[in-house]
Amino acid sequence: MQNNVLILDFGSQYTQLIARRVRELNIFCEIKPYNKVPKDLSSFGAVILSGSPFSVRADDAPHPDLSGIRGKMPLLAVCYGAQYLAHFHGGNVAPSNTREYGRANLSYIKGEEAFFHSISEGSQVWMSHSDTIQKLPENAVVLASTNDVENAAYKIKNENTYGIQFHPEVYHTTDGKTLLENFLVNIAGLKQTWTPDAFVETTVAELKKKIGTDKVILGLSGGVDSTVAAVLLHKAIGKHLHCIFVNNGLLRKNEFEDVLKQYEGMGLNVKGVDASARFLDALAGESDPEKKRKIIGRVFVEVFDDESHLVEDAKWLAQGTIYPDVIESVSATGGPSATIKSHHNVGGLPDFMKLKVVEPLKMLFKDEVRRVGASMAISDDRLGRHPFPGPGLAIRILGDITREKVAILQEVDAIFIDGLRDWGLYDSVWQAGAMLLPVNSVGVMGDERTYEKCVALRAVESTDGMTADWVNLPYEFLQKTSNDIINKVPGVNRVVYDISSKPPATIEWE
Ligand SMILES: Nc1ncnc2c1ncn2[C@@H]1O[C@H](COP(=O)(O)OP(=O)(O)OP(=O)(O)O)[C@@H](O)[C@H]1O
Ligand SMILES: O=c1[nH]c(=O)c2[nH+]cn([C@@H]3O[C@H](COP(=O)(O)O)[C@@H](O)[C@H]3O)c2[nH]1
Ligand SMILES: NC(=O)CC[C@H](N)C(=O)O
Ligand SMILES: [Mg+2]
Repeated sequence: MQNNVLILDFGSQYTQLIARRVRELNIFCEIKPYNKVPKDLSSFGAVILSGSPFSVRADDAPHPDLSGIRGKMPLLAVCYGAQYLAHFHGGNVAPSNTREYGRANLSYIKGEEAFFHSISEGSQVWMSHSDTIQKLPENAVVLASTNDVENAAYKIKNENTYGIQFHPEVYHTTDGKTLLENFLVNIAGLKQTWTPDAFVETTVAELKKKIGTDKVILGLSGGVDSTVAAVLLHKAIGKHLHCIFVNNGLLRKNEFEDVLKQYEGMGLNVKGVDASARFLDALAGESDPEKKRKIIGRVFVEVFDDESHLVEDAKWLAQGTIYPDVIESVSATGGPSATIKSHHNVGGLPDFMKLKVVEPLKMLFKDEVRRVGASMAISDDRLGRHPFPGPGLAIRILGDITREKVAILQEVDAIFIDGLRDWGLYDSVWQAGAMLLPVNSVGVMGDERTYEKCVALRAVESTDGMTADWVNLPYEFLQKTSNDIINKVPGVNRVVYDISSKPPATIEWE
């Protein structure tokens, strides 16, 4: 297949956005770090170079060998990429007199260029750079300028190599998508065939071939990713798929029963395993967030292992891993990035588990998972569900976990989430939940002194959970919810609302 685009990452904060824009054009693409260019490029029909926090003039900046790519296949170099091609091929890159961030308009476009087809002078573009290309590389012609940036776009003569100083991938570059389409479709000749339907068709065929008549165990959580993964696998191998939904004792109120019931109509082979005592006993007395996460991860693996022994010929463990979990990005500091939280399902399987791993969604972003789900007729209700973390309420109860604390938080969470639904707010929030804080405070109820727990409500908007902002929920809603919680949940006498963005705070409190 030549219909794939290679995006080389130089560490720009927008690299994932480039990938999303390309995929919105129904063209598949993959991100690779600049220092891991695949040896075999035969599946790629075009290459895009990303921007970078580095200056090309710095000694420690990324300087990869592009001789196997440049001039041999269509190449689009964005920002740092464009500067990189200029710097090493007879051009000149220097610090600009004024730093150029934000809005600019194209003041000149060279006529009759396929690259700027149906884009007119005046079109708004977004800049984010402090270096500028003073002199173009050899054999280059300028294709576009802005008032401040003469060399805003260029082409190398007799090559399908293009450089642009602005960012076509960001929303504020009005014709950015048209520009990418011009490059990928009109110039590189790629086909726009990568649709959710096509993804389902090819993935099901691949899964059939890979798995054959083996049996597969899949951890099903009621969440979007594992549900879509299950339906895909079910299409491929039918009854050979064994789904396990684990009650880890840390689910929401009635979630174990409700989710099992919801799956009944879907034709999947789902087994509910109540391992709550096993998880809660293993967690007893532990209050360190990372240790809690590790314990939960370990017990999940043990439960899956036990279950796999009950299924004859089980050879595979399926997981709902998605693309953001596996993208290797270039870190601006060069070092390994810090571990903020250990996700319960990342890090591979222990040696004692003999199962091979199959991850049918590992090349998709979350919104693409939802679209694939919709193309398989999974209901909007399921696909619109807020994400819920595998370690569940354990990472929303600060400090040690007891059954009593879980029961309190389940009640609080149910009032909050049901309230969001009743008020028609659920779908405008990306994720919401309640945290049980390890503090008691003084209150007065019916003339009596109370000394009880405090809960924090959190509701965020986001696209992928990587960054998030708190939602401005109506005061009337917060007022009613707070009242309901304090009146209906014994042991809680205070409710606060979390108004922190991510970063610096994270979505979950642990
Ligand atoms: N209670 C559970 N029982 C079985 N497997 C689980 C459970 N909770 C999580 N998992 C597994 O861990 C994976 C990761 O969980 P994660 O919450 O990221 O995804 P999800 O639950 O499928 O989707 P969502 O992000 O929408 O909640 C799931 O895809 C699933 O395979
Ligand atoms: O399946 C999961 N296993 C985990 O261990 C885990 N930790 C956080 N999350 C979810 O990831 C998103 C980002 O969370 P944070 O801002 O708290 O890191 C949010 O959507 C969190 O709910 C997890 N999901
Ligand atoms: N966004 C970018 O790629 C910036 C490139 C380079 N760091 C500059 O400031 O000019
Ligand atoms: Mg989940």
